Amino acid sequence: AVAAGRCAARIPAAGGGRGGPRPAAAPANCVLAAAARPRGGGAARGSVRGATANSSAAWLVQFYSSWCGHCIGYAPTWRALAGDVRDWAAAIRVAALDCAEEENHEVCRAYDIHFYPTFRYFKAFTKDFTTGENFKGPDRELQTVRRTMIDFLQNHTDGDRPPACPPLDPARPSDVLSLLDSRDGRYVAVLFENNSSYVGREVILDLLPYENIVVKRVLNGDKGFLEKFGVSSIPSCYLIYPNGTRGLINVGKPLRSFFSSYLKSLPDVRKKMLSLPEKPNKEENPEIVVWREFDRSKLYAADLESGLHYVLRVELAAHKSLAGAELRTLKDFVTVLAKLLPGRAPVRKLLETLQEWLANLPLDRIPYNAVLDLVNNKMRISGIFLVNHIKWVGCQGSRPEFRGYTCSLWKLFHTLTVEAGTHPEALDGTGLEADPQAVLQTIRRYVHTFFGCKECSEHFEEMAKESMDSVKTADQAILWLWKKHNLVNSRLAGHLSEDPKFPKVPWPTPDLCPACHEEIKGLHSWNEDQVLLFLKRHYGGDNLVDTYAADQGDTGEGGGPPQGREPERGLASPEKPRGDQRAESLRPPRALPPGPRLSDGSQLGLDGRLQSPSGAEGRREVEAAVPFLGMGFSSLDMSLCVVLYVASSLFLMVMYFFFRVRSKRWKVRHHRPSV
Ligand SMILES: Cc1cc2nc3c(=O)[nH]c(=O)nc-3n(C[C@H](O)[C@H](O)[C@H](O)COP(=O)(O)OP(=O)(O)OC[C@H]3O[C@@H](n4cnc5c(N)ncnc54)[C@H](O)[C@@H]3O)c2cc1C
Repeated sequence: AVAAGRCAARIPAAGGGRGGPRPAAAPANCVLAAAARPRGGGAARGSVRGATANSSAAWLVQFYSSWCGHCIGYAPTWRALAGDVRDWAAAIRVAALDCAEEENHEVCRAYDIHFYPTFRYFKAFTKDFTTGENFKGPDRELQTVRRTMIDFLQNHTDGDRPPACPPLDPARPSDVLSLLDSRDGRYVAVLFENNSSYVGREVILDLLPYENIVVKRVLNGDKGFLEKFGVSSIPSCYLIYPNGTRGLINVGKPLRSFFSSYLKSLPDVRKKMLSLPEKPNKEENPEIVVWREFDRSKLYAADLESGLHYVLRVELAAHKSLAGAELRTLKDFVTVLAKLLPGRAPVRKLLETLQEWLANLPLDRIPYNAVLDLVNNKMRISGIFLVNHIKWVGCQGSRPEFRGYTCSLWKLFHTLTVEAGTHPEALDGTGLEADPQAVLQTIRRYVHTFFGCKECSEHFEEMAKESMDSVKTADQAILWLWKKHNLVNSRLAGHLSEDPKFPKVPWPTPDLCPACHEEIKGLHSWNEDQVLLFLKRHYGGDNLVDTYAADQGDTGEGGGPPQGREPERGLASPEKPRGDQRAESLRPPRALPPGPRLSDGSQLGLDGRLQSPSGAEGRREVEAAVPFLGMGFSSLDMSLCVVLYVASSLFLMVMYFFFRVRSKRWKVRHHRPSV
């Protein structure tokens, strides 16, 4: 972090989140303390809002993700930009927010961030909530971004322009001539340049925090005017000293940095004291990363579940509502997951419930909150559960910005293709059973539609277009994904996002699968039959271990161990292979005991609301229906029922005794012998 007073800021995370991807790749270089350090996801939104709302400076915010290789690759450029424009802070500031941090999920959702990195501009003095203006430049090179920052500043109206930002438009020749005679004790620098040049504006902004100097720019339209100042080439800088002497300055090269540094080093030109936010105490957000020992030859349920959590609660949740192709993609992806993903029974039951619900949805648009309610098990259906935080094991990186989500996504995808190859009957009745490409095509559509790394999805789509059609069997699908993953590995070898502890090499490495590797005439070649066998073993349910997953689910909404969860599953010993458990929990889903259905009432409550009206009104009703899902009985409700039950029993007993005593007295009174 860089000292306060610089203009780049990392929007603070809300509270000290643990376990999620961490922002060590934070491309920005200082922490903004102006925004209160919030607690809870909602407050994180407050931090972006708090920073940008009614701010006297404009903002450029990069919403990035610490698992996104392109963001990691871009981090040095962003850091350089932050340093390069730090003197512009009073007019425009740069900041970054890591959407992979759990505590920022909600804010990124509120700001409608679907892909990383996303750049948004926020004008100064914005009052109402705004998601900002997108910057989708043709390139994101430092110079391009710097220039768009200037364009953005010039887009302000006079009324909302940052007060510290001097006029960036060119001065009129008459105004410049009048400057020649002014004596206000300051230097006046006049930059002559052409219409398309940004040098003048950059120098004006560079000198923003300096006192005793004013910088103006003027265009080279009138030749006679230029001659008056002796300007023979542009850009040139004419300097009027406080004592009235003046002339063109001689800098080594007519570049922004030369002009700026010359002017900053003039006698009596000093930096003003800027009251920018204090640097917060590092102790406030300690990042404790605990390394979990793991075996590279195993597949960890914790990785698959954490990846699934991210898919369902973060990546998909970036879409407020889903319709058309997006909704179809979600339905097919959930179907494939529900039918094929091995793992702990509560997770599979959750997926089955979700799949069933989505399959029966009559609407062509749904608010994603409805899906979230089910994923979070707001209805308290017994036996369904998905961990609501991230815990990487086989996908841990040696530094927090490495690996994580994308690693788990690959593992999920490979597991799905392998399971489709080894349990083809699992897809029976879904409409996907007859097509050997079905799982691959579903993965392709997920990546294309929802994967937050846009560049990754474009590369993947290119590979799919090129050869996915050649896949004719389920085994070929397994091998297709393996080959393409290796292509990605070789493309990324040596990239900034490569974890040195997990180098990108052709996989499986000889130590994992010696039989997969051969040499033909001295050249390495793959034995694809062996590779296929290896993949089926490696990504098969028998290789899935619960280590580190066993303690998941002890916190949060819908996170408590579900009532129907088998105790032996939760207590699985470390590294215990799932072979025997699979016999029960990993058998093809069709053979499972009927999954927990939404109780008829709640099914009706949900579907009934989603069925009836259509169009905007229908959607409104659906939105309104969402809280209904949260009306499951909580433990408080249950306690109240018990208290009422006991109270009414007591009341009945009291009434009973009261009338008994009365009737006895009555009998005694009427049978008393008269004297
Ligand atoms: C669909 C997709 C496309 C991507 N495209 C890009 C991109 O264009 N640019 C970019 O920067 N990043 C991209 N990524 C991310 C990148 O591939 C890695 O996921 C990331 O760099 C983390 O790497 P990792 O070391 O965890 O290993 P990963 O490549 O994520 O692999 C995860 C695990 O899978 C196993 N594995 C490795 N290779 C194979 C294989 N060939 N077959 C089966 N299993 C294997 C290993 O156990 C490995 O640890 C993409 C990710 C996905 C899911």
